[in-house]
Amino acid sequence: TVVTVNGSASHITPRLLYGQMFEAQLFSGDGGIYAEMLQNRAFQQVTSNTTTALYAWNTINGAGLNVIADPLPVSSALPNSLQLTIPEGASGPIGFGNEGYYGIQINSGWTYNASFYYKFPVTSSFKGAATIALQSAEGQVYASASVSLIGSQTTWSKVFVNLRPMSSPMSTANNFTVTLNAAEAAGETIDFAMFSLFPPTFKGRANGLRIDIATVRDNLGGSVTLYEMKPSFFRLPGGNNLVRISQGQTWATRWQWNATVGPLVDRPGRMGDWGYINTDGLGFLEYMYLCEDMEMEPIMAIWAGYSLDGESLPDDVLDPYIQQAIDQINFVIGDSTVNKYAALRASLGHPEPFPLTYVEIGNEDFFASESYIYRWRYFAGNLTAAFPQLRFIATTYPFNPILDPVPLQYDNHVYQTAGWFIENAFYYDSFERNGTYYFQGEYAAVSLNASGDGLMYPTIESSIAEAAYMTGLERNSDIVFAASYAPLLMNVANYQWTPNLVAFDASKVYPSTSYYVQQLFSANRGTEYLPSTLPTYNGTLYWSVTRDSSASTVLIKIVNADSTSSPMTFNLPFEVASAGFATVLTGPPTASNSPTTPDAIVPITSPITFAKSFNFTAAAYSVTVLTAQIV
Ligand SMILES: O=S(=O)(O)O[C@H]1C[C@H](O)[C@@H](O)[C@@H]1CO
Repeated sequence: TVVTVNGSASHITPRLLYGQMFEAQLFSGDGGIYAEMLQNRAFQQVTSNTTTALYAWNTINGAGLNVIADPLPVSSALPNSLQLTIPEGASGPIGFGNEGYYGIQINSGWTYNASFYYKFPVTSSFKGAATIALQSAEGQVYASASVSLIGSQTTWSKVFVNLRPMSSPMSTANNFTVTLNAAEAAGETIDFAMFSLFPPTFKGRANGLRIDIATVRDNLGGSVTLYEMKPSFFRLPGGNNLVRISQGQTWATRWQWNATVGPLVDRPGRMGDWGYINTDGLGFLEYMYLCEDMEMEPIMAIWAGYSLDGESLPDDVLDPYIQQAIDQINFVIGDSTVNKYAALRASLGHPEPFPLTYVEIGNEDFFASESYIYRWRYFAGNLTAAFPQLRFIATTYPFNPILDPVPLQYDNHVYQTAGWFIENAFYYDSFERNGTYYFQGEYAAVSLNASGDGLMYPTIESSIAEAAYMTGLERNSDIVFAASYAPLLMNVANYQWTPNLVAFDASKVYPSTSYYVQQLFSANRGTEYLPSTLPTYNGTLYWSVTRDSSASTVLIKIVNADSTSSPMTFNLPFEVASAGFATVLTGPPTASNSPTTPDAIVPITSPITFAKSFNFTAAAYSVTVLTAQIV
């Protein structure tokens, strides 16, 4: 195959071309990138006096343990407390433990910050020590500290301890425990609320992110942070978790930005639409800090009056929801000297606005196109008037139905077979250039054939198919302004969707082959697209050539979906230095990175020789990035 490259760029690479789609699903937030280690830490949204209310908690040495509806709750947002009753006649440590999110990593290099609130429901003469510990499921103690609990404390008192493990067990089958001396505390009843256990966080931010997920080790053992995938945007808060209202629930249980900001004790949490309770500890401001810390811009969605269980708000009751969206946007970009919600942002520590260009109106409203005709008109109409500098993204199919005002951006989602992505590498080539821009907000090869089962993890075959499609996104990035694989993160212990880009468990992270494809494309996107000989439609060999005009480099991405290697000749329009690099991701088509084969397939970089016209053989089943210095 001979590829002739044109020296004049057809278009610049859009600023936000590659990014990440995020929503609270698959325990990607709670139990994932949000660093809180204790599951069910505040008994949010559970029914008191039930055993299910105690999920993730366990009793130690026969203590009585019950979630109560506290007559004096720690806050109106957290009505439940954990009530501990110490029986008479017991001896030794007695109390309770939390098993974390399917495990707790104990690392002797870390200082853990633990805290909880306690009170005595009835005053008591008790004054004794509670031991806070990190211990194995078998009871081996790795770290402990003690606090004194005082029986006269009948109002809530918050206690903090630091925990420094003496060693690092391999296993994550560990517990966070609170115990008292059974003889000393016999007959006592003590209430607890709002527990928390934090490890060190990404960039040290309070209430922040799990470092080893925000930082994904690369194949050289270094640490390539997610943001060095160079993801330029972060889509939040969903996805279905924005719009779906779990069966039998009302509008009031939708995700609401204002219920997720402010002190953690004031956040009620909600039943997310992926079957588990969201603490909303990773709240709206935390999302903005995540973007800031990883140098990404939010592509932020607002709820637009539709719930996936099929209901749409009628057109005469939208005003309070439009106002809530206006307030949500002002929280991000408003002037804190004039706007109340921008002032709230300032009071929480961020007086400056966050960057924001794109706001998505709903999610996948092709499920409710009819009502979207008026919902879009009212939401986009009012929000455009309030924020003329922002760009609003519609979520129905492009131009179906016709919407007013005419959307300038649409969000396309596609979950398809690997074959579909190969066949559709030219998907956007035929789109009319009429001033409309496209966000490929969610895409992934989810199976290898239409009748086949879904993939658990991406495979080389599925990731290569995505790469072929992505060469088309680059060729058409004059109208494709952003693209993100979805979903981003998955806790291997509890997930509701596969495949996903990066899997993890309580102590390790497993970047998939598709993660490396995203990283290769995003970190080597260039600043302008150089047209070249077009690949064969529905063939097995695809490429994309870009130039980084600041670094003065040429970047050539090559995708070979064939089972045999493919010799190629590139004719460049300029001289290049002879010493360049090839980074190759390749392997057997069925190979995956997974917890059992964590680094089966990683990109390998090696030097190659370039010239104005040079030959390169694309390995079978490979994605390659060639980089050369233009001279
Ligand atoms: O069942 S789907 O509609 O395909 O769900 C998909 C689309 C939705 O935006 C996202 O939340 C989910 C996958 O992450």
